[in-house]
Amino acid sequence: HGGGNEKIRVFCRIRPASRTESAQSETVVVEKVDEFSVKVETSRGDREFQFDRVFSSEASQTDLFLDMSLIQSAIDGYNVCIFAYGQTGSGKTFTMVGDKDQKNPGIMPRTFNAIFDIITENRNKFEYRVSTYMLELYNDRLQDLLVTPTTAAGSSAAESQQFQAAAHRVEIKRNRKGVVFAQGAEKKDVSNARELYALFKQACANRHISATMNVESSRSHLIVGITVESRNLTNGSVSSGKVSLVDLAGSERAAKTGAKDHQLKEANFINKSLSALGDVISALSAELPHVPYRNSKLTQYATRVKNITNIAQRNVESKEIAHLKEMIVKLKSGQTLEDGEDV
Ligand SMILES: Nc1ncnc2c1ncn2[C@@H]1O[C@H](COP(=O)(O)OP(=O)(O)OP(=O)(O)O)[C@@H](O)[C@H]1O
Repeated sequence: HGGGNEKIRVFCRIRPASRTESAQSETVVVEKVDEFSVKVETSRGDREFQFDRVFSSEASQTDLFLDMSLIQSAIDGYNVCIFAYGQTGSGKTFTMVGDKDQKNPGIMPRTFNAIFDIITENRNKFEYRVSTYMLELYNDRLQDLLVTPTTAAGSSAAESQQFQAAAHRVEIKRNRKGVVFAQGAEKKDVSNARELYALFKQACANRHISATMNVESSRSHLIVGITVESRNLTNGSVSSGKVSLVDLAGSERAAKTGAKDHQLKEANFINKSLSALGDVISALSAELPHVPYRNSKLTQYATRVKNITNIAQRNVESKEIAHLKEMIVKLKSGQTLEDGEDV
């Protein structure tokens, strides 16, 4: 994001063992060493990884969000993106969205509240306009989640969905300032956190979910964009910032899922886009002159020209990104990951 010193921060969250895992007496192979490192038991011995911050399995959703002081930056006119990456079942949706009954809301609903809390605090000094769009990237196609598919009489659900997808074509474009935006996406103005959450619920109901491997598993990338425009009431200056919240699809390998046909196609698209994301991060870290962000819609969405320059200048190099890339390359080539390598 544009504010602060660091352009990319990587946090690691360890999720608690599930009831099934505990019942089967599976051992936990990952351990938080300190605030910045984790130790993973692998067949080749212990390996340590460094992060900008490590959260143990006891960390609450509140602990996690407190460390994300990024929302103020978006309101101050910066572009902020928070995304969760990890294998299926590693806790991405729990972290980004929260649990089903929202007893433990995640980063997305907390962000909705935080935006409007900050706005309320500053309403004597600024006038704000908040708008949102919500998309899913499924099999390399962008679907507008704020457009509810309705089944026309005499046509199958799939046919009418195709028809509507054509009518609401969303394309990734870049404006003159190098800011990426989703052209054609339905953008809705919202005036409070409740309205934003209601739209989010509607968007979630429109998502693709495949039931094979893991009922909870989301087979598509979910992208929530929130734009905050503000006008300073004293001097009239206007600024615009954006928060993008992304819940990526799981990075499991196709072989393990026992997936067939369309599920295999899904897995390939998911791995392809995640692998493109890995390539982009790796090119940024290595300061390569060419950053291949055009290789997938996901990375086209996630990258801004300005950020590329900033990041290259800062020579961001981190072990965990190299590791992420290594894992993605392995997944892509169909190799089996060793125990503990999924982190
Ligand atoms: N920190 C946590 N505390 C308690 N439960 C958690 C935590 N993280 C994950 N879980 C639980 O673990 C299960 C899997 O998590 P989740 O669905 O978030 O994984 P995911 O990475 O989004 O998977 P997928 O890629 O398949 O969508 C869920 O039942 C979730 O509620």
